[in-house]
Amino acid sequence: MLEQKGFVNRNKEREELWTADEFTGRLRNVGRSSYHDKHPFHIVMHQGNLSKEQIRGWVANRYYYQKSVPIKDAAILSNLPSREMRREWIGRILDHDGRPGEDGGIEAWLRLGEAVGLSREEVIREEHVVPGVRFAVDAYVNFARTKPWIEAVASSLTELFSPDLISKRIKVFEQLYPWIDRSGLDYFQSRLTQAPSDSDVALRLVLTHCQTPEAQQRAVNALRFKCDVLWAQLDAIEKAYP
Ligand SMILES: O=C(O)c1cc(C(=O)O)c2c(n1)C(=O)C(=O)c1cc(C(=O)O)[nH]c1-2
Repeated sequence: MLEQKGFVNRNKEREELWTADEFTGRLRNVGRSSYHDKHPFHIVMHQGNLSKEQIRGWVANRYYYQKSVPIKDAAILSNLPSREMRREWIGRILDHDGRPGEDGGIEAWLRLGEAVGLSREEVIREEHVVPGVRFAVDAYVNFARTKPWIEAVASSLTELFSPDLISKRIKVFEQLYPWIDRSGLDYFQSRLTQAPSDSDVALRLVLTHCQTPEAQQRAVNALRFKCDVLWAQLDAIEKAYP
């Protein structure tokens, strides 16, 4: 009887909207439980215990994520319903691909590759990219192409959590991996300003446009999905570089 009652409760549709604060709290909880800062590969990285091979493997594989992010954002852009929204979103593509006279994030990532001892060519040829990374990243791009735009926007909200991780990574690389040329860290520096402004825009859209309990839940689920994308990449990298 009790079990049955529990079952009924668990499956009861939520009737009330979360307030903006409650909703934001739910989204932040996803990061607290599932963001990739807690992945064992990052833990070992932060202890300074990754080998040169492992760092190189991570950089070469993460290139596939970096080059796919603007493609993902172009997919979202194509589904955004208003001119104002598209004007806000388009800068994300340029952050990665570069503006006239500016290199952009993908170029900065290639310089990180050089700083850890990889040639640009081997990174661009994707010769080290393992299947699990490819599948995870492709799933993210596919999600952005095929899901309602607001869910795709919600899936980008891992950027609420990335600045803490990236600022820690900058310190760790400087202090514990002195063999990495400092000039390679520019990419991470620029994310420290880009990510908070990206996530402000995305969070405002999600809070404004998810106006039913179901829509709010779908946004939380989209963010969980994205955490899985990031986690699965590190699982695959960890396995490839033991
Ligand atoms: O290094 C990281 O841990 C990390 C995490 C994330 C993230 O949380 O999604 C992004 C990035 N980096 C990043 O560099 C980046 O450009 C980026 C774009 C996005 C996105 O979903 O639109 N996430 C991230």
